[in-house]
Amino acid sequence: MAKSIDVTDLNIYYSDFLAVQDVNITIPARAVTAFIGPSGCGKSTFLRSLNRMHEVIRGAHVEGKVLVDGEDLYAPEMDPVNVRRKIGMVFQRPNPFPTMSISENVLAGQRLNSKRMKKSEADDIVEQSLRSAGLWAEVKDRLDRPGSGLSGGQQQRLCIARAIAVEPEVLLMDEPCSALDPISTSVIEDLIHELKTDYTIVIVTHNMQQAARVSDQTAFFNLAGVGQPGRLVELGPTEKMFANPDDPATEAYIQGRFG
Ligand SMILES: Nc1ncnc2c1ncn2[C@@H]1O[C@H](COP(=O)(O)OP(=O)(O)OP(=O)(O)O)[C@@H](O)[C@H]1O
Repeated sequence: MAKSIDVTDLNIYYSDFLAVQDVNITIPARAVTAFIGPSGCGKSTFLRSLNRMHEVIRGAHVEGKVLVDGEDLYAPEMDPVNVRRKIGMVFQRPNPFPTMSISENVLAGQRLNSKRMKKSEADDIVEQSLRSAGLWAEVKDRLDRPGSGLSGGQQQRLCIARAIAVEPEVLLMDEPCSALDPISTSVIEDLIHELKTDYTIVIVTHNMQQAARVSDQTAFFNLAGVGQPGRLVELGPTEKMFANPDDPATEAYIQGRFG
């Protein structure tokens, strides 16, 4: 189910503004890859190019190749809606649909795909997804209550359950803990650790300790200068990136000397 991603010579634009330049990276399956770097260097932009969310913005486009297990995401015959189903995303702020119940939230992706299913099948998906997201025990007696009634950390796990209910191949997470308290953050980090046995996970984080704790490889992005596009400076095993990076800018950023 989990798939690897190969990015070649990727340039990412907002109209004619080149936001991210010349990214080459391989993201392995069943591992966590962290994107770190100072504000504005294009981490979120690059993340959104990995499931064709970027082009939702008017004028936004990419050049280059993104292959998922060898399949070109930007090939003309690719349906972007289908791409986004296979490559799920969890955002910074938990965003359950406020008028939907907990179980309806989990099933929202299936309903969007207008998939018809029996009640028993739907119940199984709800239970399985909530179990995988580590939320089942806390919500099993109130599945019909609104998702918005949960705590922030529970809402984020509900969003993770919603993302995995459609059995994606990749899970993209854009600062998934930045709105959460330390305990909820630690629960989500444990969950990321468990999910990587089944999924390819990419996480954008400003939290260096978090990158060090959850990821197997780390990619450091930076701007060459003001008004310049973001670039991938260095990619390596997380332990090496934190202990002994090759690039002085990586070391300076990790040590908190800028950004
Ligand atoms: N919708 C948009 N339209 C035009 N430019 C944008 C848009 N979103 C982002 N940008 C620009 O693209 C560049 C990269 O932004 P992006 O948000 O990807 O960086 P980031 O590294 O994720 O930053 P942060 O860590 O602050 O979230 C920045 O110069 C930003 O101003």
